[in-house]
Amino acid sequence: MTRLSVNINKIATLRNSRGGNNPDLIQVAKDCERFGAQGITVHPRPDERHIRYNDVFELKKIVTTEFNIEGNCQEQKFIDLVLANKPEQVTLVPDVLGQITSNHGWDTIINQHYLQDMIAVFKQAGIRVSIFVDPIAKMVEAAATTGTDRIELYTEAYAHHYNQGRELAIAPYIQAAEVAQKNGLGINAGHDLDLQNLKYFAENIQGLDEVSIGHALISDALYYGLENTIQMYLKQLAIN
Ligand SMILES: CC(=O)[C@@H](O)[C@H](O)COP(=O)(O)O
Ligand SMILES: NCC(=O)COP(=O)(O)O
Repeated sequence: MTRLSVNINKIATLRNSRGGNNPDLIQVAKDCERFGAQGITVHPRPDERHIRYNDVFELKKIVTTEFNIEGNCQEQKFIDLVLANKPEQVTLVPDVLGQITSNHGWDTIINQHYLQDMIAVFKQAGIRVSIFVDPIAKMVEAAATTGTDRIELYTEAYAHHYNQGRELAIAPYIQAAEVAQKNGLGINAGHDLDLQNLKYFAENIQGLDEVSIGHALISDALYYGLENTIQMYLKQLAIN
């Protein structure tokens, strides 16, 4: 069964826009779990545009499902934050400063030794590690040499091309997932997944452990309400 981890970055975006504590990020995280979310994901960025580093410490106290912290391990502050909070999972994303959002996976060939060292640090702390990768077979193959527990397939290209032809859009992801399974890697996925494209993705990717969804889910909640929206996303995943 594929788990749904709700990314609450955009709740923090709304909260920060007025400088107060409305919406209350901690209460929203509790409610997401009460509504059925099987994980909470956050992506603290160096400019703290949405999730603040202090939010992570407060969330750690209340998340009862799985806590997934995403971010760039090339920032020492991120490494320290993760080790201090020991989430169930850390997802390493190769962002560069100033990106509007995450837009590429690791080059696991060039960064093999760096990733081996970084992943060892988090695994030593008892934290499951996932690394963000593009759906490229050789990158997934090389990911297996880094010691990572899982990969997270970057699904923006799938989402972008879904409406032009979903069979073509998903093909590289099916191949990447097959390589991951062959190499004993767990499979996560995320970025731009939504109510229209999620079901097809989940029913075609064998061994999909988790999807982390934020932007579209929070946007949908403006129309359908948060509880109803989480239930709608869970229904899309109920196929396997
Ligand atoms: C890694 C990834 O694709 C997303 O999880 C990312 O966290 C989205 O970040 P923003 O919410 O800042 O766009
Ligand atoms: N890892 C993907 C994630 O957490 C949320 O991405 P998005 O749904 O906000 O695009």
